[in-house]
Amino acid sequence: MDASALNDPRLKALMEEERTKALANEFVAKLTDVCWDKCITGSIGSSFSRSEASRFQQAPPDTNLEIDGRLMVEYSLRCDLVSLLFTMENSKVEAETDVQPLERKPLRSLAPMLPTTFGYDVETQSAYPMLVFVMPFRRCFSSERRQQSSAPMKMKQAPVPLKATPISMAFPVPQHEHETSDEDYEPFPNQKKPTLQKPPKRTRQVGDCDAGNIKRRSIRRSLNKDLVSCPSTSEGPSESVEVIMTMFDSLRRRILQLDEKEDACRRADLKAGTLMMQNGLRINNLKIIGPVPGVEIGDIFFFRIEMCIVGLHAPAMAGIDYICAKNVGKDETLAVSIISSGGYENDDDDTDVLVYTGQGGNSRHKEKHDQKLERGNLALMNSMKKKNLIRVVRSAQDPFCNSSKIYIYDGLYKIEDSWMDKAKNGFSVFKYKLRREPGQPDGISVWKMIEKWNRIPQQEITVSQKGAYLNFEVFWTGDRGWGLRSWDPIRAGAFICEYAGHVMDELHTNMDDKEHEYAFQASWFGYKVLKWNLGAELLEEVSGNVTTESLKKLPIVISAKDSGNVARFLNHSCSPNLLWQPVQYDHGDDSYPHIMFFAMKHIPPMTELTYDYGTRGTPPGVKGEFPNACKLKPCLCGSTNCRGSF
Ligand SMILES: C[S@@+](CC[C@H](N)C(=O)[O-])C[C@H]1O[C@@H](n2cnc3c(N)ncnc32)[C@H](O)[C@@H]1O
Repeated sequence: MDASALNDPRLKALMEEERTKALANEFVAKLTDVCWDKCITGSIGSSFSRSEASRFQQAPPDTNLEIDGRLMVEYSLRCDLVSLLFTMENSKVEAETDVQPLERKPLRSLAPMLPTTFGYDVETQSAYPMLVFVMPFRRCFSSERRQQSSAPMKMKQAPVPLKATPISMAFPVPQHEHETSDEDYEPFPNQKKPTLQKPPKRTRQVGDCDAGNIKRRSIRRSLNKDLVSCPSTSEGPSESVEVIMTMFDSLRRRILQLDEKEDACRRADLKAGTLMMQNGLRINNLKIIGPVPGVEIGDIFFFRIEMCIVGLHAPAMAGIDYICAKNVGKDETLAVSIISSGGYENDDDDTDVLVYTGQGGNSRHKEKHDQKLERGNLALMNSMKKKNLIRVVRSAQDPFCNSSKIYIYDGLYKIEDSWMDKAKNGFSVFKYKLRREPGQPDGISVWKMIEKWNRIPQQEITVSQKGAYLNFEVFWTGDRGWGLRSWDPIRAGAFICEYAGHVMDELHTNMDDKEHEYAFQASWFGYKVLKWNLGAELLEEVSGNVTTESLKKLPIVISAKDSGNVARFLNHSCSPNLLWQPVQYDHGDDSYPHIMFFAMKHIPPMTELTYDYGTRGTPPGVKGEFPNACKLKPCLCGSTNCRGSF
């Protein structure tokens, strides 16, 4: 480049602007790092504008900052330890046009500041975060990526939790291989299947793990039939889906824990699903054309068997679900749903159109051949002629595990064309072009957006036992102020975050309104939490459930008014997707548990994260006045079973 070009005022201005933005982003990332977990403020793609950036750049430490007079950040710097105290007015920071996304970094989360008598030093908490003995869901990287990472995974050895459910057991890295087509999907991997070629006998290698070579036992489990019942239709379709999915997940988690303990063979999802199917614990089991009651567009499933249980897609293996003519006394076989499992999918950006390949011919276990106009293929052809609606489930890569998929219900489609095509292996296959029925929400575009965002190279997240692994966003909800959501899909049971703040005694009665607004009160669990933990009892184990009586022993109040983490932005909902659990670690005093949030159900990306605040009055079953009961507030959660106040 010509050296004189460097003096060009336009280039200078541009460089200055870039420098300002970079500095601002670095500064905000630093604050975010320490104080807001992996929290990204604003809406997608937004960051801080140039004018905001220069204010950040110029502001000296120990000062108050205002962004457009609405967002106020108060901070102080002590050596390299940054502590942030912030208040946010409930108004929107509007996204501006000249924006640039914030850099993402692996971040720590904050813990509650417990009274120092319990040995917790508030001053040091940022520098040496204490360990939570609840293992969050681990990101699972391909071996290739693991090798690329120069830094070894550092996982500190943690003592066994005293009270906490060992959540780590709930999310092992899935054992099954990458699903390439529906017919390759193996719901029962232990079942012997004919193979074309016997794989060569593998000789033992140095470094082979002994555990991997042990043939695991298959343990038969049974359900306590007195305790289980299918949700009744009076509960409403969404409630029924929630109840049955909660039952599945509580069983799956419990079976997984038992299998780990007893070194039994895995696939707890299939074991839980099979147990439920055998006991008639499934809903919407009559095949219907059109929507399935209680299943919404955008709902996600981490296990295919879940779609059988809720009646969205009955076959555990096949990609096409259809009503067989001979079973219903009609003259035609008709399709009801398809699962597009990635390998078959069109790759363009038009989310309204799907090109789907028919079934058959490509099984791993049989000789390959041309597809035939029978079963699912015939059903799709008939549905096209009749212009019938077909439910479409699409799959996406699980961002936390390279070898797993997530299934997203994407609404109703119609087939508008079909033809024969040649597959890569040279055999003929059926192709169907489906188009989304107009007037429905699009369940998949948010995934496309997130997929692109996930392609941005990220630093591998050495997940500390306490660190946040989700990409949180604080966003403006409108009528309920700021709220919290995640850019990542969340699996039921996953650890979300801890409620950080100042721990107060229950007898601390001088809370002002602002303090109440950001106070977590462990007053009651709600019956949903009891159901969430029901797995042990369902499996004929001794009851170990929490009762409302034990709540009296939880006098904990955590105030996040002056300092806290992302949990302070969790709004209330009468139909929440999170629940909290008291988890004990570090000081051995039952009365001061840490409050951890877990996902109560699978949560699609960009869905607001909420929990049930309770009535904030006297919890059910507890007699007398509750010291910190505050005035009820009108609830704007908008759920169908909203109680009206919280
Ligand atoms: C812990 S804060 C949650 C974050 C808060 N929205 C904000 O902007 O900082 C609790 C406050 O949020 C508001 N809020 C939360 N859930 C609500 C709901 N379902 N309906 C109405 N307001 C709600 C109430 O003002 C409540 O006191």
